[in-house]
Amino acid sequence: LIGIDVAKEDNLADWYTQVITKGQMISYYDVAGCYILEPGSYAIWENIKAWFDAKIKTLKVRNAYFPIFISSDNLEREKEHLEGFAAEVAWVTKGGKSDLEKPVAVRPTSETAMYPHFARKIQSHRDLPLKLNQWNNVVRWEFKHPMPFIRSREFLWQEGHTAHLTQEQATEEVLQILDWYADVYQELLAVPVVKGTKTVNEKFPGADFTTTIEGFIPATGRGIQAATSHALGQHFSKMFNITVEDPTAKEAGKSEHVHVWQNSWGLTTRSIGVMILTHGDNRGLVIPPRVAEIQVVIIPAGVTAKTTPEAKEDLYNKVDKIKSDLESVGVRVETDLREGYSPGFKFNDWEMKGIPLRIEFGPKDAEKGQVTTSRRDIDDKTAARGETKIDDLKTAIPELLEQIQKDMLAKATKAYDEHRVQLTNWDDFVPTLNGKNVILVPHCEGDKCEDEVKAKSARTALGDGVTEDKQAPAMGAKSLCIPFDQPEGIKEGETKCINPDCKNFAKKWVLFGRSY
Ligand SMILES: O=C1CCCN[C@@H]1CCCn1cnc2ccccc2c1=O
Repeated sequence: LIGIDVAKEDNLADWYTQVITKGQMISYYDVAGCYILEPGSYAIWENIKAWFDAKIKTLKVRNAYFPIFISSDNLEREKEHLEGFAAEVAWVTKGGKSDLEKPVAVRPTSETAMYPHFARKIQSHRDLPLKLNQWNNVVRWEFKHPMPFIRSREFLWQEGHTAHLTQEQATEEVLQILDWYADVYQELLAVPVVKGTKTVNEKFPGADFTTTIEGFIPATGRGIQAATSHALGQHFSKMFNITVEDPTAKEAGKSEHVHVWQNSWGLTTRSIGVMILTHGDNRGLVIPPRVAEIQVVIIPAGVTAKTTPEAKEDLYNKVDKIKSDLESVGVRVETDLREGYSPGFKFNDWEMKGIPLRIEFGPKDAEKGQVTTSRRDIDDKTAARGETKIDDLKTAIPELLEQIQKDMLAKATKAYDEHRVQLTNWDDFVPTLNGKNVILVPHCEGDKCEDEVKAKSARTALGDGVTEDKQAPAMGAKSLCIPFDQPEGIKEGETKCINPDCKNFAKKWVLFGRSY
């Protein structure tokens, strides 16, 4: 196992492949678009899952499990819902040698598996609210270039599906879930996100409105959808006829049936890929302490052929004591006592795996009653190092891990803020986009206008006078979201839409960017 031998800034694709394989997150598999999640990445998914599952349980969401197969009758219940997605549906057409009478779909998402059941389960308003979640896998037979964690034909996620008596209850939940999604990224993965609403073009056709958190990959300057929380309104309850007696109508002498108000919300293993792309460097993975399977690795130093067995024994005993001290305050620790490997080799090995903090401990440290620490998140080797008194370990190391977590989020937030550029002049749009930025502009919110912005910002024709290699073709800018956090400056009926060919006035600041 040698180190990473391609620089992130030189070739992101090759860098990413080396970082996730040599960091033992992913192994490749012989079905295109499918990958093995090694224990290193599955442990991160488990930490995300533990945190988010505890949160939704405070809302009394219960986990359930629905079949992976969906009948074509159910899947195709509503053409509008399926439009645009049909090409991604994987079908089972044979059992052994015999053809299936009616092919069944492999779930790409579970609305159409769950909602016929909801219709049976929900008869009275007393059955509301119904709140189910699944931690499962879904299959989408994508044809776009696959990328481990970011775009694969099978991925893990959670999908929450709830039904409420009133629109207010539903809306409150949609926003609470989105806040928790933002917390998963910012508090656990140290990845900044922008909260917002999807435009008409980008929202889920089966939803009243889609709320989203949008991430950013500085290395490519592209936005990335990080999670979504949909207010489905009554679309699906009308499609699947999920109604209840309206309890308030009784008093008014009317006994009317109301369609329930539904939400669906999802976060996927793409979150792990965003974390890797955000924090990884030219030595490999950098894992935020809050989700790291191993937070600290202790590596004995100064053991040479001249070290007497007693001295080695004494050193290893002290290392074990340091380990148990840290474990006693909840730190996840490993020791690397492997014989026959130099400390330098071990440092490189654990750096590739992105362990947030290394503790070196040799006879000199033992004499001084201290350990030497080395933070993984700081590139400069000298700045990364520190000393901690052995007596202070139980407080100093947890504090240091928290500091690393905070600093990782601050660094990534600075990069996102510097590359999220607010513009009002169209002439700056494409150059800024080509400068690896996402762009916040006044926009009319028209879907046709949005399509025009995308077309105008695609780089197909070679820019004038620029050599071919610099002007690789690039997709146009899509709208990423209408940020909840709206800057000042748009005057209703006065501020023009950014698109010079659009006659309409701007309604909101809309975030645009090339995206995954
Ligand atoms: O995002 C979420 C969050 C979790 C629950 N589902 C919603 C909406 C999924 C939208 N979607 C996305 N890809 C699809 C692919 C094939 C068929 C249907 C679909 C489809 O409905």
